[in-house]
Formats: sequence, C-alpha cells, structure tokens
Amino acid sequence: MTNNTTSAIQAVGLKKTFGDYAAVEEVSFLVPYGRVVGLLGPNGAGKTTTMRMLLGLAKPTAGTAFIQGRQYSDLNHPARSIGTVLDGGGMHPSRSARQHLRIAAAMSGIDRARVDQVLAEAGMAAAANRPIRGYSLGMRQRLALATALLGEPKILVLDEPANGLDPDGIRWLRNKLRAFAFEGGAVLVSSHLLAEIEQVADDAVVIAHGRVLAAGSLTDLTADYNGNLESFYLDLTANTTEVR
Ligand SMILES: Nc1ncnc2c1ncn2[C@@H]1O[C@H](COP(=O)(O)OP(=O)(O)OP(=O)(O)O)[C@@H](O)[C@H]1O
Repeated sequence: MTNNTTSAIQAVGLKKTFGDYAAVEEVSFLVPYGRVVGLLGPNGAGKTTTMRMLLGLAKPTAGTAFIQGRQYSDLNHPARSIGTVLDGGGMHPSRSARQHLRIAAAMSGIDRARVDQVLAEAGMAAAANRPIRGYSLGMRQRLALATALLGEPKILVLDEPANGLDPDGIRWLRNKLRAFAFEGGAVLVSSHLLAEIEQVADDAVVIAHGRVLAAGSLTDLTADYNGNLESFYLDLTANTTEVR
C-alpha cells in the first residue's frame, strides 16, 4: 500500500490500543522534507507509541503510517531511508561501539568506511573500542545517533535524543539536525526540552491523551505568546497534566 504524497512521513488516523486502553486515539500529521518537526506532549501522551507505529514496531489498531509514501515494511533499504533512535536499546553490552556499528553496517549492506565517519561525527572515536557496558547514558545516546546516521538516511525519527547528552553533545545534535534539514532531510524529534525544541524545530505537533492538540509552524503556533513555546505549550496542555 502506498499513498500519493511526497511527504517524508505521514501519519494518517493512527490508533493503538493495548487491551481496552487506547494509548493513541487518533493521530495524523505530516513531516515534510527540509523541516525539523518536534513531537511534544506530556508523559504518557502517546509519542513513543506513535513513533513505534511509524517504524513498524507496533501495529496500528487503525490508521496507516507512511514513510516516503510507503509503509515501513515495504521500504527497500530501511536503514538508507530512515535513521532512528528509540529507547536506547538493542546494544550488546560486551561489544564496543565500533563492533556495534560494523555489525549494523553489515546487516544493512552499508560500506564499512561509514563506521569511522559516524564515530568521528558523534565525537566517539576515542571511546570506540571500549565495551558499551562502561558507557555513560550520553555516550550510549551518541552511539545511537551514530547508528541512525550510518546509512546516510534522508529521514530521522528520534525519541528523546538529547537524553543524557552534555552541553557539547546537545549543541552537536542541534547543529546536526539543522544541517540535516537544510540539506533537504526530514526530522521528527520528540523531546520534553522545550527550549531546545524552540531552537531546533521548524514545526511542532503537540499530542495529549493520544490526540493531536495542535500542529503547525512554531512561528504560527506561538504567535500569541511572543514566540515563547513553553508558554504556548503549558497553556495548551493545562487540562492534560494528569499522567495516564
Ligand atoms: N506495551 C504497552 N502496553 C500497555 N500500555 C502501554 C504500552 N506501551 C505504552 N503504553 C501506555 O500508553 C500510553 C502512552 O505511552 P507512550 O510511551 O507512547 O507515551 P509518551 O508520550 O512517549 O510518554 P513519555 O513522555 O512519558 O515518554 C501510556 O499510558 C503507556 O503506559
């Protein structure tokens, strides 16, 4: 099944229930090429579940998720189309970053030379041969980002990628995402760091209780709030603070 748009990502009426509990009720949005889109919402809003549906890791109860006009499972080379950072899992603790990346490259048919490139890009070259079990949260996060960039994808889906990053890492991530979008790539990034989203994102999708509360450019969304994303967000989500 394909759709008829050229959006990088399109969520159409996504719904996900666990038993009789609806984690995502109804979520639709677009991520165009050349834009960084922040996915915002309170704890338990449904952000991770939405991202998991986009990436074929959770089957929607209703609706469809499209990546480059196709469902994730229909992509010819997923790692070359879309890079992902989700929940920092999937790393074998006894492997080094270099081994982890070499295996990921081999599994996706990516040139081994990319391994040293992404290690350098992520500031991980010096730690590359140490076992992952000794890495800090920030180092694991840098490695996850390096893995996402391995296949030189045109789309990034990142769940809380700034988690654990030091100020230098946060600045690297910000510059990386801006440059990625400037070169025509599309980014969907979830974060609770609104000041960071304010700096890095072009657009935002705010969800709460599994539904989209607002979506649009940051400029439009915050027009009545002097451009202040936090004030806009807190006002918008004021009635949704009870964590589900
Ligand atoms: N596998 C699962 N089984 C049952 N409930 C789940 C499952 N995955 C998520 N949920 C529930 O769905 C809701 C949405 O969770 P989700 O992780 O998508 O929220 P989130 O917006 O990413 O939250 P946070 O900001 O806290 O990371 C939560 O109430 C969560 O407990």
